[in-house]
Amino acid sequence: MAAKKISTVLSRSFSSAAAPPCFFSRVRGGGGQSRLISRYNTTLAAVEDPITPPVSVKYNQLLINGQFVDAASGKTFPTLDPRTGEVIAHVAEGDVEDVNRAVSAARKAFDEGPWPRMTAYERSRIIWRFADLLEKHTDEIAALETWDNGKPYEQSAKIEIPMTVRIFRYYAGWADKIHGLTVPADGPYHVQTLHEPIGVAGQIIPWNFPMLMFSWKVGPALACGNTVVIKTAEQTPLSAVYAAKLFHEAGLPDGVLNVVSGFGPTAGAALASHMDVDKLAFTGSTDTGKIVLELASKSNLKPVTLELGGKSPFIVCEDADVDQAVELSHSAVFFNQGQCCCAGSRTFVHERVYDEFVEKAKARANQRAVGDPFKEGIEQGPQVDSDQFEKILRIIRSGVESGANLKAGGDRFGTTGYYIQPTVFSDVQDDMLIAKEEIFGPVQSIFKFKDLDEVIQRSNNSRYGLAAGIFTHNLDTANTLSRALKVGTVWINCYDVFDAAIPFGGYKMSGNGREKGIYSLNNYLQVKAVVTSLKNPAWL
Ligand SMILES: NC(=O)c1ccc[n+]([C@@H]2O[C@H](COP(=O)([O-])OP(=O)(O)OC[C@H]3O[C@@H](n4cnc5c(N)ncnc54)[C@H](O)[C@@H]3O)[C@@H](O)[C@H]2O)c1
Repeated sequence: MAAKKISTVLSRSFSSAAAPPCFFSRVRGGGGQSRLISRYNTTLAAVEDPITPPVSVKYNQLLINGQFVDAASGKTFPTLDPRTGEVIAHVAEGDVEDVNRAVSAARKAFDEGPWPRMTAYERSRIIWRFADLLEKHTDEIAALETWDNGKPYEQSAKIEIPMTVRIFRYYAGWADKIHGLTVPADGPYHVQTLHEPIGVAGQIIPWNFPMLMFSWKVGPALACGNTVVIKTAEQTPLSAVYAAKLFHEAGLPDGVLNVVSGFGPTAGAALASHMDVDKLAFTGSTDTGKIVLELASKSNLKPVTLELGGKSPFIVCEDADVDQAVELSHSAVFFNQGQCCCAGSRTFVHERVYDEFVEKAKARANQRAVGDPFKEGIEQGPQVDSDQFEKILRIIRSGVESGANLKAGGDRFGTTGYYIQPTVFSDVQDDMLIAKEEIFGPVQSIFKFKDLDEVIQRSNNSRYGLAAGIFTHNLDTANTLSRALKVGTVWINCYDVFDAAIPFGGYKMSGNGREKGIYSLNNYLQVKAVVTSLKNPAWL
């Protein structure tokens, strides 16, 4: 298939300096929606003529003990371009033996190597130098991310890579501020707590935000003095290995960070069940979360943090400015092709504004700029792979069959690759599959509600509890809802605010533990109590 040069399409380069600090830090002003619509309404770009990505694949091997190596089996697997389904590159396919090699390198680097023995300030400086290098290489990494995943290049380059840099700088700042306490105890004892690294951290990440997930996992683990083996998602192996190479250029000792690409049931399961992995952190589906938890408990009882699925409510109250609510709820569900664990995928709208909201949500979805993610101004690229594409179309069909009102979209977009039309259903009932299943796609489901007690009960009626959005200017309503909702994050008049300092994680089957912020340090530290007997102490 003929590919256009990106330079003919991208009229300006995207500098990380211009990046906003979060996905969506505040509600757009009243004119925001019409500005966006007029900017994008020439699009629905052709997707049959893909743009050549402005990058080539340099690294396609495993990174173990500071060296690029092939898989022990010699096997590779193809990573595919979601715009076309064509092969981008063949990547080393790590499995049990490679995980064993990587864990033993990480073990040695922890037990004998310099990393936990360096001063915390030295560790901090290496992480900081890496963040500088990452920032310098924003364009290449953003292009790899878009090529492998399908997300808009502007989103990769202006939001996600800058956020990744920010996460590493945040944890570089923590490295030399981690310390225990002096604890008063009954009796003649000096009691202190030591906050020690756990050891070898095993980490398994998904494909929806490959670099951000890399930063949420690797940043706190290294800041605390642990060593790491990270398994990337088989759909998106390219960016993490590039970043890990930069980490070594920044001075990271060999064996401290090992990257294994490969599949879940082989490489992922080997990591989760490894006897020499001291801690496991996982992000992905709830079903796989259950598997890795079981593997961890059946092996060495390693502690596990889980960041899993969601079906998050976005609640539009009766006092809402409808234009603003439409815009924010649209971005809450459609951002990243809808492939967000915290997507606001259940839009609850008060009956007083419901009809107007539905018509405007439909219009906004019809205006969404879908097309080649390397094209400027594109809001939505293809879904990550054929499995996700087929699954989403299947769930959309079930929505139609179960009697929800299809207001927009409902089918694939174009004839090539894994693009899906922005889809909106109204009149959705709580017992429909589209209301319960995590769709992980560009599908908005709109529900009508009458009063707060009802919307609280319906919002909480889910096995998930990851996040919620509330749209109101009534302080009492916001306070009532934010305390009643059983979720790990509540965004009030904003959505998807992912500052490095804000903890993120789920209630119920959305997981356990928190990532980002100070809370993530606890995942990677052991607390040791040291009790020393005192002879003739001057005071107790
Ligand atoms: N919470 C999130 O951020 C998130 C991210 C991606 C996918 N999902 C959800 O998961 C669904 C399926 O996506 P998926 O198949 O890529 O997710 P997944 O849970 O299968 O994959 C996530 C990671 O787990 C690994 N994995 C898979 N099986 C494993 C096993 N048996 N042992 C150890 N590791 C294993 C994968 O290789 C990948 O690295 C999506 O439709 C979506 O609902 C959620």
